[in-house]
Amino acid sequence: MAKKRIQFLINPISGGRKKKGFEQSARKFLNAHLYEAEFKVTEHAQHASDLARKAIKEGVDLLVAVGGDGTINEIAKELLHTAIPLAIIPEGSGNGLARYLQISSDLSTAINKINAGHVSTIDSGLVNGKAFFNVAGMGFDALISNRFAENLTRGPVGYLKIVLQEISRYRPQSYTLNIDGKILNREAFMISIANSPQYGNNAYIAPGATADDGLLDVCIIKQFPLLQFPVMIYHLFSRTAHQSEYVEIIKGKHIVIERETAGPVHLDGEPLELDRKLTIDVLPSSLKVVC
Ligand SMILES: Nc1ncnc2c1ncn2[C@@H]1O[C@H](COP(=O)(O)OP(=O)(O)OP(=O)(O)O)[C@@H](O)[C@H]1O
Repeated sequence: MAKKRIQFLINPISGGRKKKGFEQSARKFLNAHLYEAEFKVTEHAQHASDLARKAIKEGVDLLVAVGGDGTINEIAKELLHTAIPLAIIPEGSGNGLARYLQISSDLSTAINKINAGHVSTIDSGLVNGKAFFNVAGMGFDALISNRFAENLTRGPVGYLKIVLQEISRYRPQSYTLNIDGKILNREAFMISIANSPQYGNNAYIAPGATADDGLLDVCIIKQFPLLQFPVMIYHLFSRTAHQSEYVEIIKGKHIVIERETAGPVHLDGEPLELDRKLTIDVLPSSLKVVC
């Protein structure tokens, strides 16, 4: 049987680890009878997308994201609606999608999953035509992603530091949401759109979300008193966000959100600026993943 062509795309900054020696370690565990492997290191943001497009053109059979949700996003958006699966070696700060898919952060265990080669199909989402696979968001959520992207300290400590710096001065915004025809007007601290349940680090914003149900979970977080912040954190980590009086979660397929102004949004933790009006759609069964 011909060997499958597998390419590892390694993000050298994700999770704050350089990953020197990654190729050597991965080759130790990868089944060389099954796979002919190539390893590429990304040199800048969006480079993983460029490399993925090139590999697809050259007939790769499997692409591996070695990084976090941002790296996965860059590669997976190129794989949408193709028959080529994405595999993940969780090397990010939060690893939200990998955790949901139960991909171990132990390298030999994660590579053994690739050797086993079991493929599932998951949904993805589009915000104004741009893909996300884990969680997208606006409001406080997007502001924090913006600040986190500029930050040198990756990981939960760096994240928490920024949250604490910004939370007391943030003011909620007005939103009009149309979720599959149901209109809601809300003042919100933030709105997250979840394809899978957690941001990463086991912080569950949408405990009931599943990435293969053809639905997105719209999570509206209302302004809460600052004293309630520890309780909100408790809800996130105990998978009980839906039980908070400040959280409303509604499932939908086609969502239109009108904000006060154009501004920041994040897709899988990666910040960008989008229009005031956001049109969000689910793309059911659009990505194949090894898990
Ligand atoms: N060589 C590089 N130099 C600088 N940035 C890079 C490079 N290669 C990739 N990137 C960028 O690194 C960013 C962070 O990647 P990623 O999201 O995978 O890691 P993370 O934020 O640590 O993890 P997670 O998203 O799981 O919390 C992405 O925006 C990606 O575009």
